Amino acid sequence: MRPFLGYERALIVTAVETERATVLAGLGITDPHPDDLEAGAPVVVVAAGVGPAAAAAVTAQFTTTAVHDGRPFGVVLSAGIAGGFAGRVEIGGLVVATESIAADLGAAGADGFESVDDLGFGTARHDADPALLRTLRQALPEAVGGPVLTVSTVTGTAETKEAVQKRHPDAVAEAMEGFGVATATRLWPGTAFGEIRTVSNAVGPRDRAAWRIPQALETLREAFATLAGR
Ligand SMILES: O=C(O)c1cccc(C(=O)CC[C@H]2O[C@@H](n3cnc4c(=O)[nH]cnc43)[C@H](O)[C@@H]2O)c1
Repeated sequence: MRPFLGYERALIVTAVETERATVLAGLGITDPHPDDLEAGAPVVVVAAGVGPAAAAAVTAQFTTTAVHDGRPFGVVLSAGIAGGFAGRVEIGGLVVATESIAADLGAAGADGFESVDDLGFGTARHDADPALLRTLRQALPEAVGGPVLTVSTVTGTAETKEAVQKRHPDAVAEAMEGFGVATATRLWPGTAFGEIRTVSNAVGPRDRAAWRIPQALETLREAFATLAGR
């Protein structure tokens, strides 16, 4: 395989195995091995589990192993399905994150929600690497660009959606892993981080019958096929 997006080595972190298999299919990798990481494969795709903690733990494990093996990743991507904010992105649409924001990392009280930035305890935001972002936007012109939220609890009512959108009016989508992947990637300065999402449902009141997971997975497969130049 040629360098992926111009990087000699890439790590792609999904939440679940279905997303991993979809990304691999898009990339045209038909025979991934369990030891791809140790073997120094140019592109490693891992299903880390759902949520920012699992995403951060596995990303830290993989990036650290790669550095210690002398074959660091040049780029780490968080990829998978997401909820889209209506009016910003369609169901089945593609999103490239300009930043990944931990939307529920902070403190809630009588005066409302304060992020860790407000509290002075660090940051709840990680920008996508600017050069990587340019490459992704150029390769995927159909993608909607904007902040992607990372939540530990899926936003499931009209009220919570309104509250989240009030705090993050520019957000285009929400998922559960991007900020965790970004946090771990930042352990290794010089490694580019980005997040790519495809929309399976609208953020808001829970309606499982309205999920379009196959459609979102097909968009994910197509996006990675394009990125691999296939
Ligand atoms: O039970 C529900 O109502 C519900 C609604 C949306 C998603 C879920 C999941 O358990 C999927 C979590 C999984 O997929 C990503 N994802 C997809 N849609 C969303 C969303 O609207 N908000 C947050 N995460 C979403 C997420 O990254 C996880 O990997 C359940």
